[in-house]
Amino acid sequence: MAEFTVSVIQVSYGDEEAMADRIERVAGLVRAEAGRDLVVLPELWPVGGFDVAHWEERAQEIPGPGPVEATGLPERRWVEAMSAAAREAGVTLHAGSTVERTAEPGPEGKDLWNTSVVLAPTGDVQAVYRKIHRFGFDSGEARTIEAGSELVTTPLGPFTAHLTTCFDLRFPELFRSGLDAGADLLVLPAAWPLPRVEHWRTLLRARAIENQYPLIGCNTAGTHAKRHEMGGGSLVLDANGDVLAEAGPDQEVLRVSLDPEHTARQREKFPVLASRRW
Ligand SMILES: O=C(O)CCC(=O)C(=O)O
Repeated sequence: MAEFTVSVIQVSYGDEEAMADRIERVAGLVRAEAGRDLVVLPELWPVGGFDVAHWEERAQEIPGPGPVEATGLPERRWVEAMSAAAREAGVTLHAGSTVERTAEPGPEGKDLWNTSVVLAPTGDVQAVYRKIHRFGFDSGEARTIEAGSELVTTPLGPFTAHLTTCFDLRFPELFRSGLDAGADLLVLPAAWPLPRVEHWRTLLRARAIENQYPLIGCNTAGTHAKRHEMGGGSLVLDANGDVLAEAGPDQEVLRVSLDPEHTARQREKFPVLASRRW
C-alpha cells in the first residue's frame, strides 16, 4: 500500500498580524504543499490563539459537511480561504480550528465554539469537530465558549482519523473511545504554551503508545496577547510512539510519510490491545 504523505504546518504569529492577512498568508503556505495527501494546521490560529479578548469579534460561522459557498466579500471567511487552498493544492486539509459562531446558542447559552474543520481536495467540508474539553478552568475558553459533545472520526486516505484539539490531550478516555469507534490515526491541532511543552510531548507519546496508532500533533509558535508564549514542538509519531518528525520552537513545516501497514505489524508484534479487560 502506498505511503500517506503529510505536511504539518507549525504556524507562528503574534498580535501585530491582522486576521485577514494571516488567513491569506497561511492559505499560501497550504498551497505550497500541493501534491501531499494531507496538510495539517494548528488550533485557533485565525483568531490569534490565546488572544481571548478578540474572539467574539473574530468568530465566524462554519458550514456543515458539503460545499462551501463564497460570500463575495473582499475579506474571505476562514472556511472559504481554506476551502480554496485545499482545492488549489489538491490536498485534504485539516485547517486547524477557529472560534465558530452559531445561530443557536448551546446548552450554556453561549454561541461560540472552538471548531476544527477537515476539507476534502474538492474544497468541500468533510468533517467538523467542536472541542470537547475547554481549557482555562474559570477563564478563557471555559468562560467564553460552549463545549462540544460529539466524538468525530473521518477517513483520511487509508486511515480513520479521530479529530481532537489541544486540552483534549489530557483526557485519555476520549482517545480510548476514539479507538473503539474505529480510529487508527489521531490528529490533534493545538495552541500549547511553552511552559508545559514537556507535558505536550509526554502525553502525545503516551496516547500513541497506549492506543498503538500513529499520531499527528500540530502546535503553534509565537506569542499571543503579548504574554502567552507558544511551545512549538509539533510531533508526528508512529504506532510504537517513535518520533517520525519533530519541530523546533519556530515556524516550521514537517513533511513525513506514514506507512499504513506499520500499525498492524506493531499490534501483531506487541499485542497489548488484545489484553484489554474493558
Ligand atoms: O493543557 C494545557 O497545558 C494547554 C491546553 C491549551 O492550551 C488549550 O487547550 O488551548
